[in-house]
Parts: sequence; C-alpha cells; structure tokens
Amino acid sequence: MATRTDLDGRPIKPITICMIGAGGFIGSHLCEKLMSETPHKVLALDVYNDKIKHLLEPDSLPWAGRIQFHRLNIKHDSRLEGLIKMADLTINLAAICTPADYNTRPLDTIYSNFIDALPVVKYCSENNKRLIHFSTCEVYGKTIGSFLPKDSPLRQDPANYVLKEDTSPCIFGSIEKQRWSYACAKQLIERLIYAEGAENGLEFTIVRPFNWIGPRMDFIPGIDGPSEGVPRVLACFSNNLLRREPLSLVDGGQSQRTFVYIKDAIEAVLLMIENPDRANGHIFNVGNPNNEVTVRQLAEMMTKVYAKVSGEPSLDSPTVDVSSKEFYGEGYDDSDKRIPDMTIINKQLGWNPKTSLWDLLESTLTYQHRTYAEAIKKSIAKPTAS
Ligand SMILES: NC(=O)c1ccc[n+]([C@@H]2O[C@H](COP(=O)([O-])OP(=O)(O)OC[C@H]3O[C@@H](n4cnc5c(N)ncnc54)[C@H](O)[C@@H]3O)[C@@H](O)[C@H]2O)c1
Ligand SMILES: O=C(O)[C@H]1O[C@H](OP(=O)(O)OP(=O)(O)OC[C@H]2O[C@@H](n3ccc(=O)[nH]c3=O)[C@H](O)[C@@H]2O)[C@H](O)[C@@H](O)[C@@H]1O
Repeated sequence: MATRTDLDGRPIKPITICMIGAGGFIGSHLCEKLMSETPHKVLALDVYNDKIKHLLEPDSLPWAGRIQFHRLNIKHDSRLEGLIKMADLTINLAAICTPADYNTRPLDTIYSNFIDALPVVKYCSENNKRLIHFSTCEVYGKTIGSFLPKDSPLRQDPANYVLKEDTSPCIFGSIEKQRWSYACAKQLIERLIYAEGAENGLEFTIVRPFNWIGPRMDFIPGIDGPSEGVPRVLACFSNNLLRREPLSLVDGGQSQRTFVYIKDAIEAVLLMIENPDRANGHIFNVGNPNNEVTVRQLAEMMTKVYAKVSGEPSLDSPTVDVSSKEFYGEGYDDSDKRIPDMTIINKQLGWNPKTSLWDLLESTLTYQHRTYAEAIKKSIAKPTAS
C-alpha cells in the first residue's frame, strides 16, 4: 500500500481502533473502508457480527489479522477498558437509534445512549485515548421556524432552519413526548464529553449524522433482524416495496429530511480518523444539504426507482396515510426539517458529499432487491400455520 498522507501532507501512521458497535450499519461500512483502503487495525466490538461476517472470514482475506471481532455487550463486560487501552482511538457507535423505540422503550433508549456510553468516555479520558463519539442531528430537535405562523415569511429565512453546530439551539418537545428521550440522552453525553475535554483534556470529536442511508441499514421485518420492531424509514419503505404493499406515510409525510449516501459519509469519518489535529475538539454535522425531500417525496422517488431496478410496475395507489399514534404509539413527535450547515466540516476537513438522492436510492434499492426479493417471495408463499 502506498504511504497515505493527511490533509497537511504528513505521512499517516497505522493505528489501532477500538470500534464499539462495529457490527451495525455505519460500523460495517467503516470497517469495510478501513480494511480495503488503509493499514489500520480494528478491534470490532458488538453483540452481533452478521453485517461484518464477510470481513472476518475466510482467513485468506487480504486484511486477515487486521480486524478482530469481540462479541460483547458494553453494559456489563469487564473486557471493555482493556480493549480501549489496547487502541489508539475509540469510536463509539453503540446505541438504540430507531425512533419506534424512543417512545415505547424510553428507559432502554436513555440507558443505551447515555448511561452505557459513560464508561467509554471515562476510560478514554483516564487513559488519555482519543474518542470519536457518534451523536445525532436529532440533538437540534425542531427548527426555530416551526414555531412561527405557517404563513410567516420568516420561515423562508435560513437563519430559522439551517442547523449550525456552534449556534443553533436544541429544541425538544415536552417530557410526555417521549420521542425526545433519545435526543436528550445524546445531548447530555455530548455535554459530558465536551466537559471532559475542557476540564480533563480528553481529545474528542463528536459526529452528528444527518440521515445516512444505504445498503445494510437496519433490517427487513420478517426476513432478518429482531422478530419485533420497526426499522428506520429506508428499511420500512424497502420492505413495503419488496412486498408490493403501499408505503405508510406518517402524519401525511410532510416532515423534511436531507439524506446522505453512507459511502460519502464514511469518507468524512475517515478524514476525522486520519486528521486528529483538525478534528479534535470539534462537533461535525455530516449530511447532504442538497438532498432535501419531504417523506412523501421520498416515498414517490423510491417507488419510481424500485420499479426501474426490479422491472415490476408500481401499485396504482403506492402510498397510504397513517397517523403517528397508530404507527408509533403514544408519545411520538417529529423533527420538522433538517438541513446541516456545512461550514465547519468544509473548513476543517474540506469534505463535501457527492451522491444525489436518485443515485443513492438506485444503488441501495438494487442491493435491497438482490438481497431480499427471493426471501420475501418464499416467505409469502409459505403456508401459515392455522
Ligand atoms: N444511520 C444514521 O443515519 C444515524 C443518524 C444519526 C445518528 N446515528 C448514530 O450513529 C450510531 C450508529 O448508528 P447505526 O445506524 O450504525 O445503527 P445500528 O443500530 O445499525 O448500529 C449500532 C450497533 O451498536 C450495537 N450495540 C448497541 N448496544 C450495544 C451494546 N450495549 N454493546 C455492544 N454493542 C451494542 C448494535 O448491536 C448495533 O450493531 C448510533 O450511535 C446512532 O445513534 C446514526
Ligand atoms: O438518521 C438520522 O439522522 C437520525 O434520525 C432518525 O430519525 P428519523 O429521521 O425521524 O427516522 P426515520 O425512521 O428514518 O424517519 C424519517 C421520517 O419518515 C417517517 N416515516 C418513517 C417510516 C415509515 O414507514 N413512514 C414514515 O412516514 C417518520 O415519521 C419520519 O418523519 C433516527 O432517530 C436516528 O437513526 C438518527 O439519529
């Protein structure tokens, strides 16, 4: 492998990374990138490894020996500190991060996103190890604009909706709107990490992903993943398309999101890993401000793309409206709009996303079709027990 250089032209030394939650969606893409393009070693920690099995076996893989899987639950495993000590950098991805859980399993959500992350921060701080912690764009909550009258021209002013790491407030709903249990737990762990940096010199970077999507995200209900549970929107809509069911639009599908292709976003994470002087002490939005749609527009585009990649015509009525109470239950609430400001990540790391929403959906739905269409057909054909 040719010598890699950082953004300031200095050679990059191979390091060991302790990646917690390496078996998830983002972890699997990050491990793939680190194995195929860098000399770094990964200690991959997770409860599951299905999404990284292709990187672990067989032993003849070119990166064999550079990635080591440790099956452990960070809630209760004494090996955690030792693994953090063995590494130069810890990346914490472990979390419950599916909105259907925030209002129905708020205790698990708060424990997972705050309490369980505490020892990771503590061990990094005490052992002088660098930490890259995954937070979320949900820490911004709702936009200022959402509180203005519907017809107010001020709603069009970017100052009232573009989300900036260093100036935007964090606006959550009331406590009984348990949706915000996740965002609130993530906010508190961000504040704790920031304070460890200020008071004890912890070298940290906080990542706020804005709807990263792509292959291996979540699970397709009834085919893989947990026996119960609702995944995030990409997997919900993929599941509907694969089963030829209408796509469910929660509360009319009026909320807006910006979607970024996982492969673009992983480039940003690699820049953070390999440019500590530019990334330490910063909080980074990582998203694609050019890929904004309402959820309804996302459903329409996914329907068109899926017809193209599967060769199957779309349904006459491709969507159906459903209330959030019916879909998610009591205590659900929503972020209205999420546009990341890109000033800090541009300045520090020179990163910009490349892939359009159409293109990323085309590659992702091609993957979903190839991976799941046969299994879905078989599961539908199977006679149900009476
Ligand atoms: N995908 C996105 O767009 C997005 C957006 C915002 C924030 N995030 C954050 O990024 C991180 C990773 O997200 P993802 O999309 O890859 O989610 P994911 O659910 O696919 O991955 C999380 C992984 O952490 C593991 N994990 C959870 N609790 C654990 C524990 N106690 N011990 C060991 N492993 C544990 C899970 O098994 C899973 O493999 C999360 O912190 C999430 O909040 C992701
Ligand atoms: O990905 C992110 O950046 C963050 O946002 C997500 O939250 P959200 O975008 O609300 O989650 P999705 O499940 O992807 O839902 C997006 C929108 O689609 C809607 N939706 C979802 C599923 C569905 O079948 N139909 C539907 O209309 C939801 O109500 C919501 O408005 C999750 O909280 C986290 O994974 C993450 O922190």
